Amino acid sequence: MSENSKSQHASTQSHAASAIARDQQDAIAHLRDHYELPEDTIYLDGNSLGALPKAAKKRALEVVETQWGKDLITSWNKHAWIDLPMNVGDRIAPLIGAKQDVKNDPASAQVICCDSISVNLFKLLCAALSLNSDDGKRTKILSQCDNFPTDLYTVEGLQALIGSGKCELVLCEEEEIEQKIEELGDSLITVMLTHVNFRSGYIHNLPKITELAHQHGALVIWDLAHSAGVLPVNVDEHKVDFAVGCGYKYLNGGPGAPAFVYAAKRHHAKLQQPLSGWMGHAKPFDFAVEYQADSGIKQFLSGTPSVISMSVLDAALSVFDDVSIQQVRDKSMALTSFFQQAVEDADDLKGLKFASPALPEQRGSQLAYTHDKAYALCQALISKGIVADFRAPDIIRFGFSPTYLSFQDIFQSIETLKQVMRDKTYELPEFNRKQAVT
Ligand SMILES: Cc1ncc(COP(=O)(O)O)c(C=O)c1O
Ligand SMILES: Nc1c(O)cccc1C(=O)C[C@H](N)C(=O)O
Repeated sequence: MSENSKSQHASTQSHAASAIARDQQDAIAHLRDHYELPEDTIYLDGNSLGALPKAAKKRALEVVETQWGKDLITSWNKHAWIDLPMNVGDRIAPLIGAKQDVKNDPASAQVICCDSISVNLFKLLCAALSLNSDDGKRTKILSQCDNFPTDLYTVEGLQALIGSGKCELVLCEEEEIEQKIEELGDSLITVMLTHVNFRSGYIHNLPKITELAHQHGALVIWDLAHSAGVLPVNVDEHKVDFAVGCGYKYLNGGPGAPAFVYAAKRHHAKLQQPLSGWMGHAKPFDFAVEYQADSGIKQFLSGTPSVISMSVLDAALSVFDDVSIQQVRDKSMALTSFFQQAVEDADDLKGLKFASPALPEQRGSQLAYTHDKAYALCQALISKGIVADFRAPDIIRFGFSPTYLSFQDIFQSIETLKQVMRDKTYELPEFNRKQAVT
């Protein structure tokens, strides 16, 4: 064995031992038992679609077979379907640091579960506009160039309705946001940002940006798609105005699970959202001809909630019942660091270029690497049971869901990755045929 092979072997042995030791010390390792995970698969894509909690599967069966199948329409009351948006919002609230107590004080609610992020962002943008255009003096919405596209499309849609003169979209690099807020000052209606970048995992300084925006009289809208359920956000503490987040990523609500909206209580009395529908009415079952918005967070509802999906999300959230979000964050940072170090130490992985912030504190629960065959590499890995994802043009992205991944999973993934890179499995034609969803 050459000196180099010996040192690589020693490094692998050391990572293997470290993975075992870390799993033994992992304070939230037991959460994995909440999930039904496929055998022979290591799932590094929970940042796109979370895995299946056992409680979610059980609830899906119960909702369909018993609640819908047997109790039919009586379930709106009998199984509290009508309260799902508020009750699910109430379970999400502590995960993002929103104080409320729906049971004892419904008016305290600031988080509600409904629709998709895209739809909710549209409502929030209009609400921000209605609150803060300052009689037409404020016209700008600031966002990052590398935002998730739907967030930017939402502004485009609004511009098509009311004219871009009333809501001009200004984009800048993530590192330039603070400077740009200073520059745009009192022309800003709102700063609308995704907290954790969907590709690189870059985390914006939410407390600082929120405070700075407020100093200039602007509101903030945070997209917490890649934050909720995996890192503390503390929306109340930092005086965030509005936020949206995703039910199907780290909250594990299943494909197409409904999203959520946070609107700080202090704004409820004055705001207006445009998708007025009967569920957002102050008294929906009066069936009045004229719309009168609910005075609280319920005004963000439009139509009937997707009961099956929302019930599944409700049950999925039980995973977080006995764990603090800080414990989840601590493990998340340890997982990304372990993966990053193992890649750095492996000669076989020199072809991967690191494309995320260097320090775990500066990034979310994912790591991005560039490779000119990133798509095929990702497909080759999937064929060997390691599920990551590809983001155009050349990124392979690994997501680390702390509630179901172990350090030994990470070690195993790295070993498979080394093998695929060594053997150039990604050159095979079957891994180079693009699919519709990547
Ligand atoms: C940051 C971000 N925002 C929004 C979305 C889309 O949300 P929705 O499909 O709920 O509209 C995604 C991913 O799908 C995302 O990553
Ligand atoms: N929502 C998705 C879907 O319906 C199909 C495929 C992927 C997704 C995603 O969630 C993408 C995701 N937001 C991302 O960060 O890339």
